[in-house]
Amino acid sequence: MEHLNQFINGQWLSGEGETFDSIDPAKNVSVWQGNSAVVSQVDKAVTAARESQFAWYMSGVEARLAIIKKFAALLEENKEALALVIAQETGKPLWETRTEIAAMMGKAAISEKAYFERTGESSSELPIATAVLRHKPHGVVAVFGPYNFPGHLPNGHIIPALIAGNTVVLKPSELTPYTSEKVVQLWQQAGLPEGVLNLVQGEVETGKALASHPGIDGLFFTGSSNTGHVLHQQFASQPDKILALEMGGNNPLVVAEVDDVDAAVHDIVQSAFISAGQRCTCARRLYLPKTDQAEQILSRLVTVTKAIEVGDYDAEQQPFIGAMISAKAAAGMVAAQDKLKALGGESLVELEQADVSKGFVSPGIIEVSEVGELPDEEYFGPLLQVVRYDDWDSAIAQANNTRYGLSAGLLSNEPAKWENFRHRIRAGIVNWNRSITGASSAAPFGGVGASGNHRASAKYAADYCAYPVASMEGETSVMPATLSPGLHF
Ligand SMILES: NC(=O)C1=CN([C@@H]2O[C@H](COP(=O)(O)OP(=O)(O)OC[C@H]3O[C@@H](n4cnc5c(N)ncnc54)[C@H](O)[C@@H]3O)[C@@H](O)[C@H]2O)C=CC1
Ligand SMILES: O=C(O)CCC(=O)N[C@@H](CCC(=O)O)C(=O)O
Repeated sequence: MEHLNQFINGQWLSGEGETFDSIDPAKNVSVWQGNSAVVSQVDKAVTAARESQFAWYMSGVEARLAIIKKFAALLEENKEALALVIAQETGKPLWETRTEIAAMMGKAAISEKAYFERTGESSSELPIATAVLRHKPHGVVAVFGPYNFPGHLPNGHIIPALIAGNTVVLKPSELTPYTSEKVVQLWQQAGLPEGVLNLVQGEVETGKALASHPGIDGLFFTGSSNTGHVLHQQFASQPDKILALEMGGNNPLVVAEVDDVDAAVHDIVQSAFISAGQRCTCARRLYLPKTDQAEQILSRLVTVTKAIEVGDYDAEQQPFIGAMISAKAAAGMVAAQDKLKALGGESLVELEQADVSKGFVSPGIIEVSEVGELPDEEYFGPLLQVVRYDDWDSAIAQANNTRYGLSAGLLSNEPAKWENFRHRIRAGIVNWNRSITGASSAAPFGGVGASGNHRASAKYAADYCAYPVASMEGETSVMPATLSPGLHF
């Protein structure tokens, strides 16, 4: 049966391009099948977004917020069903996909507050006029989402964009089309006017058609650094368009002397292995001093990692981690481990993919202190690289030795070390004695270097969703008391 998987101008349509499937990586079955949107369908979506934009903006922020609140209420009503869809598509355990829905619901109130705080209206009286600052939406924006949080991360662009008065064309990851379809159905139910949010599903060609469409005013992207760099080049000669890039990281976690070994190990595990290592903020590199306590930390870390439960998203006794997004991604992590071993790495806990038809891997730890040139790659899975350091300065230098700059952390009981660390480390999320995953939506979220283009998201998404308009106002024209030289009235 034809699957109506594109949502264009308030109508559900089937794609006219190639067929693609969403595969449940835990059970190796297809949970969704549809066709990609072709160029002409992407064009219709952008046109619909353009035609509805001014009326959406002019409806006023209170009317827009009413629909957004209705959407949040519908998420609450449908949270179990949606949590299951995300689990089926991504392999993430249900306990975790429920937290993803909670983050989506929380986004509405956080973005409302941020809209008024960051892009509200203000005025001041000057001798010659009233100076007023207001903000206006860019117009039509394209939103691109990754597969690891198929609900929460596109939502983190869509809600602030809609509040500001933009209209949206969403292109989700081709690995997670089912989630977006369900989410957009809720938007429709919430009463969003036709054309305000359009969904174009498909593989890379659909993405290219949308990103290169001359009718968009901006593009908000969360995904890999490679794709983000391609988009940045594509936008290089278009200064009139706003581009917000949230990309990956090769994130360091530095350990010094700590008070509680188990608490530190817990922070390391949460940082490295949550979501099967598929968070952009996950710790990829762990720096340990050459001390007796660090040996204890590593030994506990190895023991706890070996005991991590990996299993089905719907298992009655929930595992800590489920399958990775695909069998291919899991095999990619085995290949990454092999590469590090070939460079001189020594496996402390082997990352293993027992069944090559599924996305499950056991988390791994590899000591890479003897590797001369550690690849500056984001291995997007549960593989933690361990490096021993001789002194503090070399720990900081090695931690900073990356082109990325998304997240970084310090585990240490010395406030002076934290002061030093936070000044010297180069990243957008820098934590002390806390896991480096699980960033708050109420704070800005973004990285430097190859991790972003200085358009932080979460709270600061409000900033890239609107542009400032400064006005000097007076109710009538007035003759100045003193004329400029050379003027005669
Ligand atoms: N900094 C952040 O906020 C976050 C970053 N990420 C990063 O996302 C990555 C994982 O997500 P993926 O889905 O693999 O990212 P991806 O870059 O492969 O895909 C993201 C989106 O871009 C589209 N796309 C791919 N190539 C394109 C092209 N040439 N033109 C236009 N569109 C194109 C895809 O279809 C998808 O919709 C990781 O690198 C992770 O670190 C994930 C979550 C948060
Ligand atoms: O955008 C927000 O609302 C906050 C950012 C956020 O949720 N970050 C999460 C997941 C992002 C990722 O790694 O894919 C986190 O920091 O764990």
